[in-house]
Amino acid sequence: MEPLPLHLCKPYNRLSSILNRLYSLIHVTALTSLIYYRVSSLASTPLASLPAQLLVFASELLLSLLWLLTQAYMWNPVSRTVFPERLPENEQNLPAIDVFICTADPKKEPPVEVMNTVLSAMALDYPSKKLHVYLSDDAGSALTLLALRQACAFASSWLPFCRRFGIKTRCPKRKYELFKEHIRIAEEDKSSATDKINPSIVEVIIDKSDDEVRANQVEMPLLVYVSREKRPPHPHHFKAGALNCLLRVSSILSNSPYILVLDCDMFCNDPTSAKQAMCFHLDPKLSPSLAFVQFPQKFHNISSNDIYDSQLRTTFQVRWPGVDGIQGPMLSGTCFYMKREVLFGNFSQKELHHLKESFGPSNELIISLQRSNQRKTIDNGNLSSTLQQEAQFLASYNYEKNTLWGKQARYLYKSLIEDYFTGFILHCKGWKSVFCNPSRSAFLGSATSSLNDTLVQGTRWNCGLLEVTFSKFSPPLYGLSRMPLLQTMCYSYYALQPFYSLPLWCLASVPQLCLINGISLYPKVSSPWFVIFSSIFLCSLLKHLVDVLVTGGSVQMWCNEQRIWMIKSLTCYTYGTIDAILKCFGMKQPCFSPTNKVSDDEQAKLHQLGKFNFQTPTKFLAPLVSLVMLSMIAFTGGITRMVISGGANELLGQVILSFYILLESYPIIEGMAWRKDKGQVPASVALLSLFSPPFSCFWVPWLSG
Ligand SMILES: O=c1ccn([C@@H]2O[C@H](COP(=O)(O)OP(=O)(O)O[C@H]3O[C@H](CO)[C@@H](O)[C@H](O)[C@H]3O)[C@@H](O)[C@H]2O)c(=O)[nH]1
Ligand SMILES: [Mn+2]
Repeated sequence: MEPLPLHLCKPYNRLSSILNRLYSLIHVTALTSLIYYRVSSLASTPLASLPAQLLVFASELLLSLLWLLTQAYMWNPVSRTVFPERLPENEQNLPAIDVFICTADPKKEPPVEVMNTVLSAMALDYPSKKLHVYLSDDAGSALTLLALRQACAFASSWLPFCRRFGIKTRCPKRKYELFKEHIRIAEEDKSSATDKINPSIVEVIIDKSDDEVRANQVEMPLLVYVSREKRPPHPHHFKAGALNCLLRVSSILSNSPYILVLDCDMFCNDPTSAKQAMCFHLDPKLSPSLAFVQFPQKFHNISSNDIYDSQLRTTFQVRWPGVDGIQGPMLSGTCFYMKREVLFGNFSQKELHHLKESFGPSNELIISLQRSNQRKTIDNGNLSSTLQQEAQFLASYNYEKNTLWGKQARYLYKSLIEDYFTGFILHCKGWKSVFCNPSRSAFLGSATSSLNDTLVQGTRWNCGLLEVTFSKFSPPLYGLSRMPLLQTMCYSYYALQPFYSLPLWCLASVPQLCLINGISLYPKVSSPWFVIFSSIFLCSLLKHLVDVLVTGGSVQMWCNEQRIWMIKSLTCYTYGTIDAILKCFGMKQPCFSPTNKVSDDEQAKLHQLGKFNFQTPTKFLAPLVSLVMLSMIAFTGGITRMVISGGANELLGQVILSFYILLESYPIIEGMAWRKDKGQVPASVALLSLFSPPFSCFWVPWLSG
């Protein structure tokens, strides 16, 4: 008899699939007729309004293309169930796992939170002998190292406690408070300045404090602190560099066949995630082609009115289940169980000299490639001096020189979003991934809770996306011959996402400037074409609303998502694009400044209240404020024109568009006009905006008569 399956995969609700496809069909037809209208009316367009017409048409084409690409996500969404209880009864038969946790800045990433993640990983429901936790500290901070030692001491009483009581997330209160207090005191003592030059440090952490517990032989996962050597201006490649360093160091210490990667703020909220992931990795049919099991990123600090869409609903609730029905979800940076072999290749036959080209000069590392995975015997926390030296060598700043690390293999460096790029190349090589989204969140992280953090992060992501798009691995071209068409479409959507900035800038200024000057850009209300245009607009809104409601969202969430999409397109998609172009020409250095994981009281309060916090640089605010003011003027001007000279038939489309922008911009208007707290829009920005490009278009002809 066949053994019972470890997991099941079933398509989403049939009916909704059919309705989705039907909708796509109708929408495509409408878009085609829009294009037909635009092309056929270009010939009769007066010369004066031709540039405006062309700009608007180009925007419509780009929006249509992006819409078309998103349809791939709707084609065949699936959901999966796992049965961890069917895994081998003897837990010692489970494969070993290395957990990689990265931290980079003790100021933005408080050590208490990082230790929370470390502890939660050590407490995974998995045999201790098979679990190895590595913390990479890019700041090389003495404080983090100290905190890790404290965490280890705490773990020796915490782990047995968890096991005994089957605890999921709670803590033994008194000891935990004590542990936090210790770290807090240390925080005050030690300056957390991140030194520029870091030596390489590899330290196996063991608990030397509690003899009593050690006498009781508490079994603990291996815990290792790694701080790689950094020598600015030598590039260290940020998180991807840190992960590659952990790959090397871990391969000579534990060399587990599976790796869980976690951001320092992503704690394990369900200790069973490792076993859930093994339901896929140990399935004999799926396993040979499976690269990684991706869990969604979920967050513990989402406020009831999620104004910045920090939960990334569309990504994790719509797109990942969608692409899971094709070749698998994209690598999402954290919360995934990866097979080591996928990154290292299967080299048992190859020549030593070839391996050194790829992996660098370490013999220990090369030997580990052929050895089945065994934890090195570590005598009371002390590595043998040769092993210690080798580990430090592997973490040295120029180890990767003249090797394939980061260039063609392992975590790739070309892009600031190593996850998207690395995952894309894996999918191109034919590997599969699966999306595991259990009802209890397996991991919880901290989401951005201010406009500034959201936009800074968005700028980095979009710059990273375009770094891939502009490279020879550009998804639309490189992917096409290497993966299914639908999968290519999914990757291409992200590759082109930053270009939303172009149509949004255009549609937020050109129709408004034309409206002020009485130039019509849309069909007359009396024309049947008006129905086509307005139904495309309304149906897009309605479809989005339905999608939000179906995934358990609210009307408010729908508004929030619309608004933040516009805000992001006008700011971080735009700046991400500019950054990527500058980098392309070598005019800008890559910079991955970690997202803030702390928020002050005022920020937390605004976030809780669902109020925008406009404390963000002028470069982000000015475009928003000036475009809102432009729409205000255009709307009033348009209404006046319609009333006085009866231009309603020609201008109604543009009036509606301006009105819609104003409606979505209510929080910005409020921030400019009558808010009196720290998060308001500074008056200086509003003033400055009057002289920004969209306004110059308006003032200059007026001033010059
Ligand atoms: O030089 C660096 C910079 C960052 N990090 C770590 O990388 C992780 C992610 O950084 P974060 O500031 O939290 O960025 P986010 O934008 O929130 O991260 C998302 O985007 C990244 C790609 O830009 C992915 O790597 C992450 O997994 C994904 O959660 C954190 O643990 C950092 O400590 C490093 O280890 N070294
Ligand atoms: Mn993060």
